[in-house]
Amino acid sequence: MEQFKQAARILRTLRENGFEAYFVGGSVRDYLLQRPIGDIDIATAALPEEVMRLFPKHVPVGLQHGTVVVLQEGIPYEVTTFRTEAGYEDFRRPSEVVFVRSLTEDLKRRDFTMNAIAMREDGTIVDPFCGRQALERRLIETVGQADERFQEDALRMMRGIRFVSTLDFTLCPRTETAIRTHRHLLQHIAVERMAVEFTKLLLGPAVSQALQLLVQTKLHEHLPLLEQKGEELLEAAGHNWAGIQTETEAWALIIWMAKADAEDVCRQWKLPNRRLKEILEVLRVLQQRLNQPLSAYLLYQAGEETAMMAERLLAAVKGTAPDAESIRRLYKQLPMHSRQDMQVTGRDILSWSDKPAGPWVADCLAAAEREIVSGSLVNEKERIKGWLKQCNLL
Ligand SMILES: Nc1ccn([C@@H]2O[C@H](COP(=O)(O)OP(=O)(O)OP(=O)(O)O)[C@@H](O)[C@H]2O)c(=O)n1
Ligand SMILES: [Mg+2]
Repeated sequence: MEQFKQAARILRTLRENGFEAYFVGGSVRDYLLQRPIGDIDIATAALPEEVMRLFPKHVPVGLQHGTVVVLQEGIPYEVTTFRTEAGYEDFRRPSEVVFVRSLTEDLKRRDFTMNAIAMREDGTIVDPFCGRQALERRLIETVGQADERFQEDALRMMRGIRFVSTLDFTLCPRTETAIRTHRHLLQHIAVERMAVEFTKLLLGPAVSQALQLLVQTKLHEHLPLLEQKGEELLEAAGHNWAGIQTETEAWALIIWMAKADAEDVCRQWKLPNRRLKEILEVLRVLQQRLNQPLSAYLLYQAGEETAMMAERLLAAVKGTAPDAESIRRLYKQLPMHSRQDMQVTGRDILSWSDKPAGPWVADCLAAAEREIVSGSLVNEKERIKGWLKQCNLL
């Protein structure tokens, strides 16, 4: 409630100036579920110009949609004028919004009843679509006709299944049927928006149910590179995802299970390059770990964090318990953690030999590095020199 108290000042200012204003959306839902709340969204009868006039510290981020970001003590709040959406085009978010002065009109065009609850600053609730009842029953049901809601914004179908995963709720049968019927509309949705929902889905506590639902509703037929992976997704649903912690692990696991190409997946889903790099790295370590125990050298190369991620993936794939503690211990005990820790440089090696500079220097460094990390060579200048000589590498 502490977060709402801060934001309540915005509601009060609006109300004192004659405009209705409420907390709405995910923060109210999560508050009622006693879950940690994310961003606080505010809906008001005030028009964007009126909001901007009342709050000098603002950012006009989405004026065409009626949204003004109001900054208060450095925290941004999205303040959106009550609106209903007219002129839907291409089953995406509307190109045109119509501002209305009634809260109910606004709530009526929201996706699910649990997301269509409004709260005043004193904690009283306005809930014309019985969202609280849905929360009690742990049910995801659309506001009004599911067909209309999904035609307005087809991403809502993904959101529905994402909430199954993150909240461990059930889709009400009408909503599930409507997803099956309208699944093809997903093709109109920008892949970036789908990726946001899919990532949240993969990281939710009920990811197995959600993956099964994706296949049952055939919504997976419209997910890039997973269109024909129903069997694999169902198999993935059978694994234990409980240990999976990061976005990289989640994507790596689904790519692994779908026997898909990581680069293709990241390109088609427009995931950032940084993510692809991490996925490739963690899959490489996983591949090795499937056949061999974690060696000091593999741990050194991978780094602690990647090795940890691979360990959790291995646990999910094999159904074993991840052993974070021994990895942490092994990592601490490594004789060195990076090239910088090595007691010789390329310059040293050159000075010990008559040979001209060339790729052989890097080979020497790499060979000594592997030997040190594996514990068979002490990381001291003279020892390293002796070892290189002994191996005829100088
Ligand atoms: N396609 C969408 C997206 C959002 N909303 C409405 O806008 C609110 C805020 O949207 P958003 O922040 O994207 O989702 P949340 O429901 O808040 O979920 P999260 O907790 O993940 O932010 C939702 O609760 C819902 O009322 C909607 O009706 N249709
Ligand atoms: Mg939100």
